[in-house]
Amino acid sequence: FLLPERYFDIGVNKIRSLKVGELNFLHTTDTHGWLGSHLVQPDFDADWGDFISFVDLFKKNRLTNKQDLLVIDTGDKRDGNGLSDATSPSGIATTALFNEQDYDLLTLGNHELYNPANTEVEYYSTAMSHKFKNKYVCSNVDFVKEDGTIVPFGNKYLYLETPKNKIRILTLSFIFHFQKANQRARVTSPIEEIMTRDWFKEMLERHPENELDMLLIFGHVPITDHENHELEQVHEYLRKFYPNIIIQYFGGHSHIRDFVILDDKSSCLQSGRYSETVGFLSIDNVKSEKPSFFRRYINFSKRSFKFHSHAKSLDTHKGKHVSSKVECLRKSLGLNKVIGFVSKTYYMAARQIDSEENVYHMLVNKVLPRLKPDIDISSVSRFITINTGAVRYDLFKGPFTKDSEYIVLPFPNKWLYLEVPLYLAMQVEEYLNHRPSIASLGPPQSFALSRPDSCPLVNDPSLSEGYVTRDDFGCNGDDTPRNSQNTYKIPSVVQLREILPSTQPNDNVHFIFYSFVQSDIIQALNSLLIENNITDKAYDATDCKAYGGKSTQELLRDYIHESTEGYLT
Ligand SMILES: Nc1ccn([C@@H]2O[C@H](COP(=O)(O)O)[C@@H](O)[C@H]2O)c(=O)n1
Ligand SMILES: [Zn+2]
Ligand SMILES: [Zn+2]
Repeated sequence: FLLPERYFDIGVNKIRSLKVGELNFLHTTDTHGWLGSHLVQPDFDADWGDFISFVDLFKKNRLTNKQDLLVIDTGDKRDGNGLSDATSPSGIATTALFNEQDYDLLTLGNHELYNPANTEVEYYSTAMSHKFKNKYVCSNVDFVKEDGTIVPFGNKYLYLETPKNKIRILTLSFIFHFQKANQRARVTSPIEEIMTRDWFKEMLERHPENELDMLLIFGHVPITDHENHELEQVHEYLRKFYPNIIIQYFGGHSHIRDFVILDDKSSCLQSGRYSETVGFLSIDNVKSEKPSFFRRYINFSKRSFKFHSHAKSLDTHKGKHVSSKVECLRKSLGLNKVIGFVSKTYYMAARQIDSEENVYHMLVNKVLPRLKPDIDISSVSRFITINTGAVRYDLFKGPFTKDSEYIVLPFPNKWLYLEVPLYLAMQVEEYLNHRPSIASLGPPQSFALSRPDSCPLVNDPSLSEGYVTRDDFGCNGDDTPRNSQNTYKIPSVVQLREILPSTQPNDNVHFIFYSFVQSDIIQALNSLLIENNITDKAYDATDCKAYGGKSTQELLRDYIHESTEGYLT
């Protein structure tokens, strides 16, 4: 008699337990400013103070004197929550709170590199800080100082020995080949960095394989990426120099829970997003020919934290102190201020794109029509195109607060427009969504195509609904079992079309888009010109003009406020 997989090792608490090993890791990634918990999602109700308590209690209650633990983060610490984004520069207050966690290893993500102010904060307040300067690793990014001097963004690599088992570890850290970094940072592709730079050759000489027990590669790179394969390239190259020892990876950026086995002595863990997950990995028999790996995705909830740390209460002195600081910050930024009420939940992926409960459907039909530019548009047809990645979270039923604005639409993207003939404008949406689909336009999870072999359907009235993770070890990785939820493919862009009846195919229309996607729009238009046999015309950045008008974040605020005005008084 075979029990369904979902029941294996679930105790009465309906939480799957952890197998603590010789070497253990707790991993966060893509926290995006979510230090104050998910107020309307009980599955993720722990805040940053609770997480700090959890790690301290885990060390105290779960580890013997033969078990080591390393705590790791892999970047993207702003853009997605009011706590980080309602300050100027963004992340200035959350950086100090985030850094209260005693990480052993940490690095940056692309959201630390979009603008100069964020990059300076990351470099001076974290990479160079007293607490982390010997724990911050970033192998393929350099920092450009105010006087133009170029220096490594933290350590290119680090060697460490675990305190209890004296495991000799060499660590490197990479961000994917990010090409939109501001002028204060230089990013090289991971494989180019290690194949061409002298520091890597010196490192190989200083740390030969026979003097190491394992390599630890952590960074802001998706561990599953069917398009760019950056991590696989790095792995193939590293194995040339380190063929016999463990190479363990921790990834990020694509916002999913994921675990990949690369070979007998190499696995990769990725731990979700938005303080929904703490990834756990343990390795036994580290120094042997047959190491074993165990992974678990811990819900960022008080219930899971208490369960796995074997603690009755999460109230450590430091944890409580950080929780109260987070709460003070929330109050001082006015994030609880109610702007309106949302009558039903609008989903990104759990409803079809044309559903009345789909957030993109609502934005295209109710919010984008409200865009009023600084120019006169009374007699011109227009197309407004937004990249679906600009939306970061489902919009939940209930009070709509200042915080909700940042949670759903955090980016202050400006509107640009091009004048293009109607017949060409009509082809862009289809082009961007299908030929070829551009991962950076869609939400982060588009990097990892969903696995074709999905998990068995779960329908248990006592469980809440949510995403069930499938990875290389199967469907039992989530510590908290969930009921299956449908997920639908999200296109790269969605579009509002306002075409006046008098507009002819060759008449110019206003083609409006975010500054963030300018290069993708130009590339699409120029490819379409060639497909349409027009060879004497090409668009470039000088053709793009400022459209003006409110951001989508402001337009959504106005829409929700106006549609619920009566309820607020
Ligand atoms: N100004 C911006 C910046 C980013 N995006 C979207 O976010 C994606 C990257 O997010 P990660 O958390 O995965 O790093 C990017 O690919 C865009 O889809 C945006 O829309 N506007
Ligand atoms: Zn991210
Ligand atoms: Zn990222």
